[in-house]
Amino acid sequence: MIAIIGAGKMGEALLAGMLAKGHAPEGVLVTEPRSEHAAELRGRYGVEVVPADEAAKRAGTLLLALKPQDMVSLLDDLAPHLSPDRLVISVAAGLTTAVLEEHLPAGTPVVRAMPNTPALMGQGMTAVAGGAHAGAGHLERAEALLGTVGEVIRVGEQHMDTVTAISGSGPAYFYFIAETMIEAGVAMGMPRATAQKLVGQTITGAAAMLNGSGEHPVVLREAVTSPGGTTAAALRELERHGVRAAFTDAIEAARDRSSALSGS
Ligand SMILES: NC(=O)C1=CN([C@@H]2O[C@H](COP(=O)(O)OP(=O)(O)OC[C@H]3O[C@@H](n4cnc5c(N)ncnc54)[C@H](O)[C@@H]3O)[C@@H](O)[C@H]2O)C=CC1
Ligand SMILES: O=C(O)[C@@H]1CCC=N1
Repeated sequence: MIAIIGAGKMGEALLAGMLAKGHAPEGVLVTEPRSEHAAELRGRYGVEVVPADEAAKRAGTLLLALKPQDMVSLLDDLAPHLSPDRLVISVAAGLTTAVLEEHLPAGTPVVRAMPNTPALMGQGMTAVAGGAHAGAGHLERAEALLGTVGEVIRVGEQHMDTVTAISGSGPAYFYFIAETMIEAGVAMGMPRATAQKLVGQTITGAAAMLNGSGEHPVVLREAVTSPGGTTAAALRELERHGVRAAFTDAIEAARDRSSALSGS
């Protein structure tokens, strides 16, 4: 039995993605304190919504998807109901396995995972890192679970704040670019639906080229950039406005915020 504790944006994306990939709703418990949302989850997915202590008693794997700031008090509540035969997977940004372990019974296997919301469409990207008591079998269980909703890679825990800044937050950067491109099209008189279609499929196509061709993005970009053409004119403006530096600073800010959350 798997328990998803906290079915907000990320927890619900994982829940929906898992069920869409064939997980039986009878094998999933959900804990969600917002009662209206809990009722929606029951109706939408047919899962049982139970209090956290009941989820802790009944589930072999607990997937914690609360805000980092709420996590420690939840762990302190759950700890009396847990034992080291359970696997705890946390998707919270910033919280290290060492911090989580401090609030769990001694010896509890903990896997820190960083998924992203495209898990909802089975297109997630998750990185996992094991804590002090997580053996190969625990990591494999976490990978199998999160692998139902997309790709999974294993990283050293020292990279998790960077993962968070790149692929955890990453979808938001692409939505930001998409929104900007759509608005540019609309400003030039294009119907919004047309602009959205052009942008959405262009992102899908560019991602397919990046993942399928094995080429470095610079090579792919050069192939689009005809001498004296439109792309060169656009890229010159992006460089003039410091977009490359802005992205680098943005990703560093996200990484730093992730590492600061550990102390909050
Ligand atoms: N939103 C995203 O794209 C991603 C989020 N995360 C992580 O997922 C976690 C949740 O983030 P979001 O889903 O964005 O936030 P959210 O605010 O949408 O979800 C948090 C959920 O936890 C519930 N909750 C609060 N206290 C609780 C308790 N004591 N017991 C059980 N549930 C409780 C809330 O009612 C809410 O539904 C965070 O730790 C975040 O770092 C990780 C990867 C990506
Ligand atoms: O914004 C956040 O803090 C979370 C973690 C990664 C994506 N969303």
